[in-house]
Amino acid sequence: MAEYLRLPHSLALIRIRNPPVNAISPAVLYGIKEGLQKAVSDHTVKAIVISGADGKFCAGVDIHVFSTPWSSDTGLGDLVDEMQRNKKPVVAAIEGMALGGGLELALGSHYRIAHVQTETGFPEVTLGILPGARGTQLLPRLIGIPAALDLITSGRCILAGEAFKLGILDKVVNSDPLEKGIKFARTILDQPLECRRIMNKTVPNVPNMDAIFSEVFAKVRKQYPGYIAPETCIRAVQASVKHPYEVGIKEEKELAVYLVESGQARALQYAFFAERNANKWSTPSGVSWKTASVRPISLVGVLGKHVGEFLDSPHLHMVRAAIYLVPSGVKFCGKHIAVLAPLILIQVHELFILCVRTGDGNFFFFFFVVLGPELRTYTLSHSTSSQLIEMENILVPRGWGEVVSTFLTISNNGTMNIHVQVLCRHTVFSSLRDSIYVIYIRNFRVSDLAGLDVGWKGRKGQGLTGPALPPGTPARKRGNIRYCPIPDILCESGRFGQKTGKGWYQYDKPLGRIHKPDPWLSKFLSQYRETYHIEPRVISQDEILERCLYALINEAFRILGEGIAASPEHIDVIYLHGYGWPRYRGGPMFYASTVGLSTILEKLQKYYRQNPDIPQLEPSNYLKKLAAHGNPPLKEWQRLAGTPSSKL
Ligand SMILES: CC/C=C\C=C\CC(=O)SCCNC(=O)CCNC(=O)[C@H](O)C(C)(C)COP(=O)(O)OP(=O)(O)OC[C@H]1O[C@@H](n2cnc3c(N)ncnc32)[C@H](O)[C@@H]1OP(=O)(O)O
Repeated sequence: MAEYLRLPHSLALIRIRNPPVNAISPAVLYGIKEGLQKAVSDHTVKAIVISGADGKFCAGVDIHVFSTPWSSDTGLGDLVDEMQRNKKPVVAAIEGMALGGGLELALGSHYRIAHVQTETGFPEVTLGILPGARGTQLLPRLIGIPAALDLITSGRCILAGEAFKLGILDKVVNSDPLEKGIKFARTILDQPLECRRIMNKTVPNVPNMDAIFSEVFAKVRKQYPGYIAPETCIRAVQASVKHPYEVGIKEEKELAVYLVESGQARALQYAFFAERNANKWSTPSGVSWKTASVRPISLVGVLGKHVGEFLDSPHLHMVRAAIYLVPSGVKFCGKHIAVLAPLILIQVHELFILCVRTGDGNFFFFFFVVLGPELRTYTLSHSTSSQLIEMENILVPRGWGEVVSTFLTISNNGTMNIHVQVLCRHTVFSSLRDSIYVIYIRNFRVSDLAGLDVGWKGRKGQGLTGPALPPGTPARKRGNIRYCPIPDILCESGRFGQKTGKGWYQYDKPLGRIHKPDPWLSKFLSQYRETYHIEPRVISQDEILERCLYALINEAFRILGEGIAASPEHIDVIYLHGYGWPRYRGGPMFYASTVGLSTILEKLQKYYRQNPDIPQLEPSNYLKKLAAHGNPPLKEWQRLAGTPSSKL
């Protein structure tokens, strides 16, 4: 899937063709190699131009192949070297994108000419891998260590202008880069190539090299805790400084194989496709983003503590200018609501509820809009392209709580006692081995921020607490079901969360943001245990993990089984984007597939036997059906367990 064309003026063209993004599959790699050989053996060819069909140079190695044995040795690195060593000049004519392996192909070329709108970069780190086809050895030689480290560890993609300034590109053009590349190739037929071979260059020296590496290690550990790829990328770049090229590429390969085979790479690549899958939602009646029409926003309402400041800020203008795509046929005040997955709450600054009314009178509610450093990324963009809202959109049915809050309420109800234990054992918590726990702790922060009285009001309304509760109801039971009255007691003590300066945590002042564990809570819990004759026990980390997570996963299976969520990927995307589920673990559904469905089923059965009054621990029928098939791949779940009638 790479075409070879003999052009006039002693030129040959190799054109990559693999829609939609000209990704490098084994067939593409073979095609480029074959084209190169033809050009080399044809003595009438004096220079070679390489480009991509349909306005896209190449989006890198086909991510699908990372789950196949081919990924450990794609041969792309050898091809890149072969291109560099080629005696005939190779000119890369780049349009659209040159990403990952695509950029490596460009670096293997002797000259790089790109259209001004081209995006280049090494996004591998976001997929849990590294630019393993010479990228970590060539880029530092070309642009120096600091800039190479920045691009490789961040995965940031840059426009041609910036790439030119950094020295990645030789020329940026406004018109057809293939035409320009061909024209240019005719001018360099007899030029010496030695100085154009990046592999022959030494990495530009800087006096404080060790300090640069130490700083970047510290930066990525802080910025991406738990992720193995960023640090491994740095090690690979370090090899370009420590070793000659031939040794450096061997180290790069070893590190690349280590990452490709890691569970984190599998999870991150799963997340890549899950997001694209979730974006393709459609209702049984055929409504989807494809049927979307543009409707102008007529009104924006913002609820939140510092709305005054917000209204004065230039961002409001941005919101006003936004135009939102609404799939025609979706009734936002009727059967459906579009839930824009609540946003990552890692560094919570403020929560706002943003309500937008479109010209035809429909409303959208943005569950939480987090303002602060994330503002630019997560609020409305005034672009008029189809990428109007930089968020993940998941369609869920309208009802009492959408998927996210249903999950949390249910999984919290089932495990509230255990969560509270975790909260009180902060020192233990911080040493826990898996950052998945963090999402549970974050729940307490989020509840404090949103106000504990909100849930309290809801429970009073449902007659679970307050004046409507029948006299004589045991404090820790509602019917046959275990009830945790702790959140109610907190509210009865005036602890409504951040706004009152006290909730699950204590804060520096009412409305203050600095939180710390409150000894009051530990004391209260000892009294609580005494009052209800609860024998204190040490809960193992495994039990904490299993009871917290498996209850949540169980609920996810129930939601799938009832047709409330369209697919396991939809659920995972909500968790990745809404609750800061560590991306390198793929989401609760993916995590379940890695643990094994029968293991989860067995554990739930065990905990349910021990706690028959916690219905959330009772394995869902959907999980049971699937576990009967062993541990089928996630892609097969819906086929095997049967597709329930959709509630969407
Ligand atoms: C041992 C290791 C050796 C070598 C290592 C090499 C590493 C690599 O090259 S890894 C790949 C690096 N490349 C990337 O990470 C690029 C990923 N893709 C993107 O960032 C975007 O898709 C995009 C190319 C910028 C295009 O974005 P957009 O226009 O918004 O469209 P999308 O919906 O995202 O994508 C369209 C369509 O293309 C599929 N796709 C994109 N990239 C790849 C890819 N590299 N491999 C396979 N498929 C790819 C994407 O899934 C979409 O298809 P769907 O069918 O809709 O899923």
